[in-house]
Amino acid sequence: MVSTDVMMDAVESDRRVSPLKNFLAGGVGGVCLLLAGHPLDTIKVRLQTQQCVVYRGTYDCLRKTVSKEGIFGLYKGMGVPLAGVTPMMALNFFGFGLGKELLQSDPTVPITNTQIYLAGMLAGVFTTVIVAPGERIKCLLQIQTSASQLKYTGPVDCALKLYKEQGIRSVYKGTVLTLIRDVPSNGVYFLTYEYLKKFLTPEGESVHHLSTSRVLLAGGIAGMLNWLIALPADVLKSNYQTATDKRYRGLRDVLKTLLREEGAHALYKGLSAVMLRAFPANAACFLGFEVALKCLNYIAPDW
Ligand SMILES: CC(=O)O[C@H](CC(=O)[O-])C[N+](C)(C)C
Repeated sequence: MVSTDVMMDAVESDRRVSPLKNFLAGGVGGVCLLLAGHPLDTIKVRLQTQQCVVYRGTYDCLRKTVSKEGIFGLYKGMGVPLAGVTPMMALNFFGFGLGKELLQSDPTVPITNTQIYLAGMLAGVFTTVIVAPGERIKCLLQIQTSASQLKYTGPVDCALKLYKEQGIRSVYKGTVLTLIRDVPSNGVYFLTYEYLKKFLTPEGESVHHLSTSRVLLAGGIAGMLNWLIALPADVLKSNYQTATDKRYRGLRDVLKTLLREEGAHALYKGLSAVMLRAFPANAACFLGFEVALKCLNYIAPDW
């Protein structure tokens, strides 16, 4: 079992983490997040965007996808996140670190929960530049269920077709909904993680020496709370980004149409798939981040 305690105490302190280390360790966290979470993300998007009842729930969608398309059906659309999630999470942890620096003028005074929340929100703004087009392409690829419906052969083909057909606006379709989804939830994400880390640290011990299982627990719960806040906007975003241009007259129309056609519970479509994915994916992400940070501190303590 990997332990986050394995590196020397000497490299641990409360001094600020350099932006470069946050960026690199965040990238490692992103890779871990993707490997642990993508199969359930595919199920989530399929459940959220089905126009008639094809899948009765998470397990039904998993079973049908694997029997029709094989295990790789669950990894459809992974090209974009693979290229996008590493810089996205790198930017996320970088933005969070930067936000903390900007808000906490005196590093010797403990950072407040409000400052942590605002720093997390700032990181959510940073990541939208990458997340909005990435999600547009990923969702379009994920809803292609059979070879006969294949409009796009892969992420690059999809990006090029969107750009050729309607320009950069089409590639960035859904940016406002991505901001609505990610800015407040990202604040909750980091606030929960930091709060739980402190809460789970035994008295008299340092938060930097938290056991692997506690880092996993804090990260997993942070991921679940993040999604509890983000899911309604995520449902609207996935529907908007995968719809033909004529289906909705604007963002408000996405909400009105969804409420009219499917009722309020549609805003929490795919909840069990989301929660099933959120815990392991984000537990893996934060553990990857913490281990990478310790390695970087060990290799280059003075950076
Ligand atoms: C909404 C979202 O994408 O959440 C990210 C983690 C995940 O489960 O994919 C985390 N966050 C955007 C908060 C960095």
